[in-house]
Amino acid sequence: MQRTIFLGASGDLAKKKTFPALFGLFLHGHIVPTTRIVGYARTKMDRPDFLKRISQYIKNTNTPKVKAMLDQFLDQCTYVSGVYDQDSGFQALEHELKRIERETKTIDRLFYMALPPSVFIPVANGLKKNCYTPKGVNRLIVEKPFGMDLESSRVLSKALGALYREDEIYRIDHYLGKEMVKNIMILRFTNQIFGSCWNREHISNVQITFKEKIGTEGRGGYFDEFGIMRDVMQNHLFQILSLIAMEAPASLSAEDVRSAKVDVLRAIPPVVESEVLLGQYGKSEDGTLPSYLDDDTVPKGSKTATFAAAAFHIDNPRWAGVPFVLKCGKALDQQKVEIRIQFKDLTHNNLFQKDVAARNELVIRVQPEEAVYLKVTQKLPGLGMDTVMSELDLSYASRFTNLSVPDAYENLILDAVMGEQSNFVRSDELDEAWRIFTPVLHKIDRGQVPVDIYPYGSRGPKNLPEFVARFGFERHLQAYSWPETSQVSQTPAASASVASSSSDSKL
Ligand SMILES: NC(=O)C1=CN([C@@H]2O[C@H](COP(=O)(O)OP(=O)(O)OC[C@H]3O[C@@H](n4cnc5c(N)ncnc54)[C@H](OP(=O)(O)O)[C@@H]3O)[C@@H](O)[C@H]2O)C=CC1
Ligand SMILES: O=C1O[C@H](COP(=O)(O)O)[C@@H](O)[C@H](O)[C@H]1O
Repeated sequence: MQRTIFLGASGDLAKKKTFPALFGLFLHGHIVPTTRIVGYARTKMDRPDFLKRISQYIKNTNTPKVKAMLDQFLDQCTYVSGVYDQDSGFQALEHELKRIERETKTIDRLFYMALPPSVFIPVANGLKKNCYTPKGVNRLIVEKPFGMDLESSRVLSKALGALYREDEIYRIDHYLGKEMVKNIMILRFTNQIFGSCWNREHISNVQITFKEKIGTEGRGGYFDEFGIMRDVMQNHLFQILSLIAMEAPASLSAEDVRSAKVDVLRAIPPVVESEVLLGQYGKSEDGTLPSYLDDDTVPKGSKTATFAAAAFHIDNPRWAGVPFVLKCGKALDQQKVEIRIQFKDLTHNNLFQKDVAARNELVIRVQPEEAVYLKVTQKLPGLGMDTVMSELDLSYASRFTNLSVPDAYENLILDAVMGEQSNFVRSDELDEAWRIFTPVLHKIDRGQVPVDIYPYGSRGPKNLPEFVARFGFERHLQAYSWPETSQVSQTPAASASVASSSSDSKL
């Protein structure tokens, strides 16, 4: 693919994510010198202003070699200004593309719609009418949100489907480009030890958690219309759920992987209101951090949820009776995304009591500091038979030297360039996800689900511990400290369990 065209190139995503990702690909030799990148948006700016804007978030450019590479990369970028709903702008864009094609003798086109959803359809139309090349490959990357509910998502899918073939449409969910999310299939399907216990016989519950420390900070206008369930849970966390829960696909082809994901989604009934907990952040306890409603971009009196927890049930032989609890929130105490698979209690254990042999947990930490660790009970070193909870730990930073984890957008843009669709969302996948969420989202939109206020910087609504306990999640009774190594010498030797000061096993 030789040509990448960014629609919405003046925006936040373009400057913070997509252009830095493109430069990352260029730096590592994944973008060939004949590639040209064309930005398109309504904002009038000259080329130097555009280059300044798209390079401001590109980091680590202080060595002469990287600096020179950045100059070469920027040489390949140009900008066209035009509107989204009239042919004139797209004709100007086409003119620029033709000019480049004469110069580089290349024809394929990758369009990236980094735009608000209100203009997806007019832009897809304008591109098809004016900039679609009949001679080469055309691909269209569509950003989220793909609709507001089942009906609007179908309207969008139908409109796009009338213009582009499914193999030309790349619905991006950037979580599918994250290193640890890409690792899920490998962990599950290459390790006998996990494959054999990945089911209702052994697993009690699965928790998938997304926590951000910051609030909406000026993005409230966009966020308020959607709320956290649409912004994060229905897409990012649900993609993770699908990968954790699906059966092994017949092959690694895009169609087989996505079909396996659709199959598991089909077995999930719609989420019910009584299994949803919502919250909105208020001021921090000390009054220094603002509430959601203090954000000027948020409509006065908004009831939009900035925190949501919900339980999902998968009615199939592998997962019947195992709740999947998804939790996501802004303005919380920590920044982290993790998957926590909690195994069942030991059965028929006449040797050790439950409080000395706590449940195993497999934790896949997506961010920050990628890690996979398995919490296990072992003997506390010393005289006696005391136990301690410890972990079999694969922290990427300590295991891999010169660790360089590519950004999610680097992974996905490269996939789109290569025509690899496995990590993009297929329309039937989207349809199933909306089917599961839409009834409760409509109740939430009508104000029929209560929203608790939680303090900025806290762990979320006060009922959260009770909520997760309802679905079988158990806090470890034994002490556990992460990431510090266990301080064996500080543990009371006579006690079977170390005094509780856990920071890891919290909700
Ligand atoms: N920012 C982020 O971190 C993330 C964003 N996304 C998704 O990516 C897409 C783009 O996001 P982002 O860059 O933040 O969005 P922006 O609000 O920055 O919008 C991108 C560009 O679209 C144009 N635009 C803005 N509002 C309108 C409007 N009402 N009508 C027509 N054009 C408009 C503006 O360009 P101009 O006026 O110059 O034409 C703007 O620079 C969205 O779909 C978003 O959901 C997904 C994940 C993360
Ligand atoms: O899509 C979105 O994701 C970001 C979180 O992405 P991450 O890669 O930083 O984890 C979230 O902040 C934003 O609200 C949402 O629209």
